[in-house]
Amino acid sequence: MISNIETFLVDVPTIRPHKLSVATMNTQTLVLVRIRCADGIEGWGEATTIGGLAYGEESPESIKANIDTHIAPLLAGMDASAVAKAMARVRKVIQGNRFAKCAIETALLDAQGRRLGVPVSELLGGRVRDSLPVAWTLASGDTAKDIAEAEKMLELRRHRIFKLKIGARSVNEDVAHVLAIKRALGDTASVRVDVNQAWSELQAMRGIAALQDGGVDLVEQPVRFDNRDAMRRLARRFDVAIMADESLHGPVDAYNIARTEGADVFAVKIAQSGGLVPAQQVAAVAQLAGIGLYGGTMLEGGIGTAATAQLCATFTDLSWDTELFGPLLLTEEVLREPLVYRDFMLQVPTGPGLGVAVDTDRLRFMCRK
Ligand SMILES: O=C(O)C[C@H]1C=CC(=O)O1
Ligand SMILES: [Mn+2]
Repeated sequence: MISNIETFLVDVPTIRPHKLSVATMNTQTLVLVRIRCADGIEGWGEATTIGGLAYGEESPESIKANIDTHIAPLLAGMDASAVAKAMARVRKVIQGNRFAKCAIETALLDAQGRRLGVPVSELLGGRVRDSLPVAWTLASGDTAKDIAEAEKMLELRRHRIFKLKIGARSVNEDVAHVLAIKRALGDTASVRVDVNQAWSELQAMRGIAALQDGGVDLVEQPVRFDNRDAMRRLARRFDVAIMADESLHGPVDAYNIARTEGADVFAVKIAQSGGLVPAQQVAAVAQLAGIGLYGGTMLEGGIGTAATAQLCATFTDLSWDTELFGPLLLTEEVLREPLVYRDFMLQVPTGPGLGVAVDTDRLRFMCRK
């Protein structure tokens, strides 16, 4: 039985300013959820977003309030081991709030995995891989600093895929910045860009043409999330891969984008999808339509990152890798043992549930009072 649901906000400084077209992050606010069950088992979930309300329509504070006020009372007393039944109730009664739903589903699956002694990947059909290639985002805002950071990551054998955040400056400045980095790194690295919706279709046509010529491998969400026609025209016009991120809010969007050939690659995000199970449906649509898969992040800490890793481990085809580096961007760890990054890969935890243990003493000290 579900006996108690608690939410925590944890403000963690980033290792350096992280500059996106929609926000500059100096801290990240982790939104963590603990579900306690009557059999003594507990599960953890995460609903972290980016930049308050700058990125999505749920803020850390709204997620906490909506779980505490509306979702927790709905689930109290329900059978904790009937995860699908509990989530069906939440999805029927609660509109929107995909991040909140994701944290709840993650915590229930974590608890159920612990109860059955299996990793969450096995509850999702079973893993086909134990490690995942991980991209790093270069977003210091400075070309020379980004090159030095990329070279350090290559030397450490931590990352050889780099995603550059652009869209805040002019198209010409952004293109010059990206191509300088691509030239410096050469063929040792895959260079990709994320525009975070900043371009008009005309700007995108100009920008993408130059980036494609310069050897960039992928362009993420060049135009607004709701300009699906522009995404389709760009995907058709260019050979370079066009990836949908903000325009993908779960399985129905996945279906509609696939049906209209609106992207070459999907950034699969558990929070944006509304949970691990809907994210798996997003991936299934992609695979059926021949769309490539990429394991995306909302720059979560260890819990959300482990959850996405458990899901991505079930993908037979993960041709565009992952960006599950969230914990590495943060100055504080919430796990007792941090996730393991080695040889350009994140090791998918093998223990029951998410396979991670939360450091509750540290959390009590760190969380917003
Ligand atoms: O993809 C996004 O839009 C959000 C996020 C993921 C990596 C990163 O640096 O920012
Ligand atoms: Mn993105």
